[in-house]
Amino acid sequence: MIEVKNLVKRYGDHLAVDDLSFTIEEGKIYGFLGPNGAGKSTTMNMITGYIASTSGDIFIDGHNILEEPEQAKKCIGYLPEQPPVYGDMTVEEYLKFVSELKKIPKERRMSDISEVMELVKITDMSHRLIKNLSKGYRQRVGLAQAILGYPEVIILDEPTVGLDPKQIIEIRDLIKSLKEKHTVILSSHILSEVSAVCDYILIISHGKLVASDTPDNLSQLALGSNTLKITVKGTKETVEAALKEMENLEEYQIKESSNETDAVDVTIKTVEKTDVREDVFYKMSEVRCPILQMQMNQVSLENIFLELTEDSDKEEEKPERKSFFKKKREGFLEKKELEEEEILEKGDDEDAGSL
Ligand SMILES: Nc1ncnc2c1ncn2[C@@H]1O[C@H](COP(=O)(O)OP(=O)(O)OP(=O)(O)O)[C@@H](O)[C@H]1O
Repeated sequence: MIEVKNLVKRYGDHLAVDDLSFTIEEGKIYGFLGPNGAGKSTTMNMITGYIASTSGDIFIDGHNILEEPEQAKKCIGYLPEQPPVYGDMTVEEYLKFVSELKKIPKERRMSDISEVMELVKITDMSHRLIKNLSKGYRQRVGLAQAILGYPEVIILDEPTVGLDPKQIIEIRDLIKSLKEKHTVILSSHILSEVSAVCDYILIISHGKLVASDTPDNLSQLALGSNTLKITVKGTKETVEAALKEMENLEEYQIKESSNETDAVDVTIKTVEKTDVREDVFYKMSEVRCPILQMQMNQVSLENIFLELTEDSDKEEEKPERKSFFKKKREGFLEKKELEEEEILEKGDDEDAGSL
């Protein structure tokens, strides 16, 4: 549906978007996640044709946004960070104005407007001046103008910024309901927002794509660095012998317990994507060493996001402290490079074949 290839945007000396490539498939909700200044709005503005790229290509349903802007833009409804609404118009007047701009056939305009107002639940406000609406309702009007004409792709830049918790839930539900008929891309710097509504997450930092996967797979990534802490009644030797017989333990440390007598504190690092709590329970019971305490330190999606988007300067300062996720990120980028090389090679082979 959307293909972004090697997209670059420079503002003078500042590189805001740095060689971004990704594909958006039909009928899913994509979350564009990154801290402030990561380049989300700049990318969205390029996809929607608001600003030109420095280099790279964007294809919307096969149409290049710069070469065939009209056909490409027809497929997109856009809600920028600041909703483009006019305070002195009523909701209905404004939506009529937008429907004219979008060249919706005259005979369909009023029925489309009524439908969209119904969808975003602003029918009761249709004769109110936009300037007298609350921020939440104004956002709904912005959403209505993006949906009007039923474009295939709807792009929403920080759609819930500045809304209260109730309005946030309502707008999120609305976004989820759009998936039935549209492909949705939304940008946010709030991880919980993106993981609550999106099927796929693209994380960007300093204008670069640092990870892209389903929320579940990103959470699985977090599982990789789980550590389990247990306090067990028994001797170091017995516990160690029992742990040696177990699978899926990457490493463990055993020391005399600081809180309990005749007991040891054990820190276990597990193999990626495994949860060994039950196995540990049964093993310790087998060797008659009762577990007095067990605690799993699970790394959250939040941690992954923070690590992946952390200032890259700091990373260079302390290369020896390169974390699990940074290694994962490098793995992800290497894999992407390999895939790109394979595609290029395949292309070369096909070209050679056609000669
Ligand atoms: N018109 C502009 N001229 C110069 N620099 C710009 C311009 N627009 C954006 N930038 C810079 O480009 C970088 C990316 O900005 P962008 O607005 O795309 O980030 P963002 O991820 O959307 O952040 P936010 O969530 O704060 O809007 C930032 O460093 C910003 O200061």
